[in-house]
Amino acid sequence: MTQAKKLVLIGNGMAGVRAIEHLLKLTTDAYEITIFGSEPHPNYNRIMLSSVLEGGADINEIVINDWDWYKENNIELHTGHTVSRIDTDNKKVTTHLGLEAEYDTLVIATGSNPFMLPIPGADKEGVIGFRDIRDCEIMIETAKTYKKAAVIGGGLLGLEAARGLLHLGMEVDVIHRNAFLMNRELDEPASVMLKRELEEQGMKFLLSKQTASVKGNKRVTGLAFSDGTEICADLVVMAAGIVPNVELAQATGLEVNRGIIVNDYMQTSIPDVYAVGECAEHRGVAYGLVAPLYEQGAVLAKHLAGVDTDGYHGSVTSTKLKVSGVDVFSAGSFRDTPGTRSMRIQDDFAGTYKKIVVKDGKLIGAVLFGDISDGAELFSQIKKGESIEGREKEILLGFAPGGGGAKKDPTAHLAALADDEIICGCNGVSKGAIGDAILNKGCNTVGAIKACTKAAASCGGCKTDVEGLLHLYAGDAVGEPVKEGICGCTTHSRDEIVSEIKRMGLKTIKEVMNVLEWKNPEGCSKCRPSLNYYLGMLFPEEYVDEKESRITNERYHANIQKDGTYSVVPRIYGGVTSPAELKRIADVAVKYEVPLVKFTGGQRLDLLGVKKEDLPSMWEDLDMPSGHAYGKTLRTVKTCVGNTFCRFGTQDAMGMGIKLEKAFERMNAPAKVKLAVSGCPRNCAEATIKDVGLVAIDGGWEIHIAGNGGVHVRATDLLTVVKTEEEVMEWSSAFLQLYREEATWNERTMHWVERVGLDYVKKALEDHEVRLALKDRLDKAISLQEDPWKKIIEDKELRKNFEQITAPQPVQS
Ligand SMILES: Cc1cc2nc3c(=O)[nH]c(=O)nc-3n(C[C@H](O)[C@H](O)[C@H](O)COP(=O)(O)OP(=O)(O)OC[C@H]3O[C@@H](n4cnc5c(N)ncnc54)[C@H](O)[C@@H]3O)c2cc1C
Ligand SMILES: NC(=O)c1ccc[n+]([C@@H]2O[C@H](COP(=O)([O-])OP(=O)(O)OC[C@H]3O[C@@H](n4cnc5c(N)ncnc54)[C@H](O)[C@@H]3O)[C@@H](O)[C@H]2O)c1
Ligand code: SF4
Ligand code: FES
Repeated sequence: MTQAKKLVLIGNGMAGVRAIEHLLKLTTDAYEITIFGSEPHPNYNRIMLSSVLEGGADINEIVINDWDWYKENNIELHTGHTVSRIDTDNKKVTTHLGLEAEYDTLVIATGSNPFMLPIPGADKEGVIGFRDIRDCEIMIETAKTYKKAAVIGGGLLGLEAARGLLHLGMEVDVIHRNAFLMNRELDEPASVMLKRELEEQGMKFLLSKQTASVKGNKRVTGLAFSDGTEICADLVVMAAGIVPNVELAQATGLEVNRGIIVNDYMQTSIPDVYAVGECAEHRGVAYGLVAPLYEQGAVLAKHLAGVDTDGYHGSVTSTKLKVSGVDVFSAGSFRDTPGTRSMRIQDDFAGTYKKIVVKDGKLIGAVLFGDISDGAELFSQIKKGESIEGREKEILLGFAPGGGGAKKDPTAHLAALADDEIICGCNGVSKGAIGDAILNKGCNTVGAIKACTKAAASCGGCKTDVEGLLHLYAGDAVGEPVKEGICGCTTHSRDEIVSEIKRMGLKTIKEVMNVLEWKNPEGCSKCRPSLNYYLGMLFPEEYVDEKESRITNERYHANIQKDGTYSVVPRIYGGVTSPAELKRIADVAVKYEVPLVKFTGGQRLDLLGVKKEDLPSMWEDLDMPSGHAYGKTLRTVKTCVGNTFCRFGTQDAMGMGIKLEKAFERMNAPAKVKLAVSGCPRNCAEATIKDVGLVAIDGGWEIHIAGNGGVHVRATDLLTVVKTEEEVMEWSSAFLQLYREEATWNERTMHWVERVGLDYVKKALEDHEVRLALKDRLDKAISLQEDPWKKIIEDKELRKNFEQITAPQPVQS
């Protein structure tokens, strides 16, 4: 038996560890592997940092290989160790903490560093890059106390950082040197459309601006530009490009240009030393996207395992901006240069744009905005490099949204792809591999395909195509329903989980996770609160709410604000109060030195800036029920004065609103629920943008449902028209209980109704007996709920604990 060779990997990041994963698939005993990583974390998905910032993922969810993976594969991992010296004569590496390791084979995968502009003041506190978990944490922390952020660089990274900071509640200026955003990936029309879209999301842009210096004393207070103008900023994120991390290689004497120079087998200029990832330069190119780096990793693994390989020949790349609500795709060479011809369609009404670029009869580049569903096919065509002569128009129009030959079957283009076509660029997963997972390995959800092949597990850009393949293979051939796991911890859908809980009578979160074989036994911030909700909804009498599985605001029964203080909103039924109640609120505000008292959009009084330790005493002094302004519960019932005072009013809007609010207060729901009651069709209470909105008419009430006044405004659908207040209570209760029982956790009524269809809801509620049964179940569930403020005031232990808690561990809502 030959002895295993010692392989040392420097850099515990995406490219290096991916190469090791490949290697382990080819051979498990050829190497003894040691990995050094500067960061204190196991291997994680850097791409997903943008989603973490935008609130779409939790830090724990982005780990690719957890601590156990290293153990299971006999890999010695040293996190928090930066290799500071490579001795190629004695084949040994040394870390900054003095740890040494010998190697037979060395792989350098040190990635890149953010390019920090070398301008005066760039070293001030509050000036950061956006590269790792630490940067992400700093942004999240900063947003709690500071308001204004500036992002330098309007490329992919800058825009994703800016979107994340907006999500964290900061005002964001993006400073871009060029006149057009994403100038490296987009042409001018697409860039203009992108800017318009992002401005609507709240981003501000300063284009064609050169930053001259960072202002402030110890901490940044602003930026000064070369044209003499200035802006204020409490946080500056530099996203002006990256620089391959080659210092160590340079000091070792390796041949280095922009990156560490490697050949087609990722070999550097010194024997037995390899480089892979962003730190490597192959044929003059140092890549900054994972797809090519994973291709490099696969070649390196084969070479190290002694498996035949053609080597790495370079990559054509494609990119997709990961900003929710904005679809942008770009691939290949999209600029008009001598020798190229291009075609484009722009539809300003639909907000879509498509450009294709052709050279020597071949498709060499494409840009898509607004509808990127053709991205995979265009990219595949670019990579194939076949002639498209005579088919240019077909390619431009054939898949264009609403274009001449509009796509008829969304899976047709996938069916036409060869098996070795790559569907998931990030993870190098081919159509054939996904087909195999669906047809031969029983994967019938996107979640299962993700777990089995890694397709769609990184940027998510290929998810539509993965879903398409699922329809293509499973939809027709196997006939399995297309469902997705509720989070990365499970492949079970919401409906499967709920029906298994019912069928097997599972009574705790732990039980559900064990029985349904959760991959992560602790669960995550998505599944824990949702299981807590489902169990509470199904077994209102027996289930004991798991406080630790609730989102932060629900654990503290107050809304945590960006500066770490809380807001207190007492319940004011129907928005109708009295001088005595107002006086009490005012006295409490004075006693606890509340810095701001504000009327909310739902006609409530919000006491803002309250210290956590003051909360229980304030609630006690207020002696009013919680307004539940923080939870996935009934929030408010907004009312107009109705016929009590208004000459147009036909019904008692205030009385009806108060009745509804008293009936539904403390109602837990999949998401927050807002109601409104207007006394006549003039609709002063804006009832038609609420989850349930009542509009009085002559002799009765219109009951409207599934409206929303938030980011995505949606007018309600008319559910029914009734005559009496009793009927209003019956229909509203039945609708809300149906929603409670059938919606997915975190799904607002508008999304639920859009998903299941208005006709379904109407049909489900048409029977009087069914409505009464639903109403009974809702009344029962609500009757078991106590007022949370009262409970804490009355329970000494709870109160003590509450006051002792120092640092909440937030679970994202
Ligand atoms: C926020 C963000 C979003 C992104 N989104 C996308 C996207 O959507 N699509 C896409 O294709 N790409 C995206 N990228 C780029 C992608 O993440 C990188 O291309 C990829 O991570 C590079 O992998 P790597 O292994 O070369 O480097 P890294 O993942 O950076 O890994 C290098 C590791 O080596 C460690 N290290 C460095 N020097 C040493 C040393 N001397 N000793 C020990 N350890 C060391 C570093 O700390 C780091 O952990 C994104 C990048 C960021 C920052
Ligand atoms: N969705 C994705 O695929 C994605 C997301 C994030 C990051 N990334 C990758 O991460 C890497 C880093 O991203 P990036 O956006 O920083 O790099 P980049 O080089 O793609 O873009 C940097 C941008 O900053 C601008 N810029 C440069 N100097 C400037 C200055 N002084 N003032 C203002 N603007 C300036 C440039 O014009 C350029 O458009 C890239 O390789 C990128 O591809 C990819
Ligand atoms: S909705 Fe009608 S009843 Fe209510 S305040 Fe407006 S006009 Fe008056
Ligand atoms: S292309 Fe990024 S996850 Fe598939």
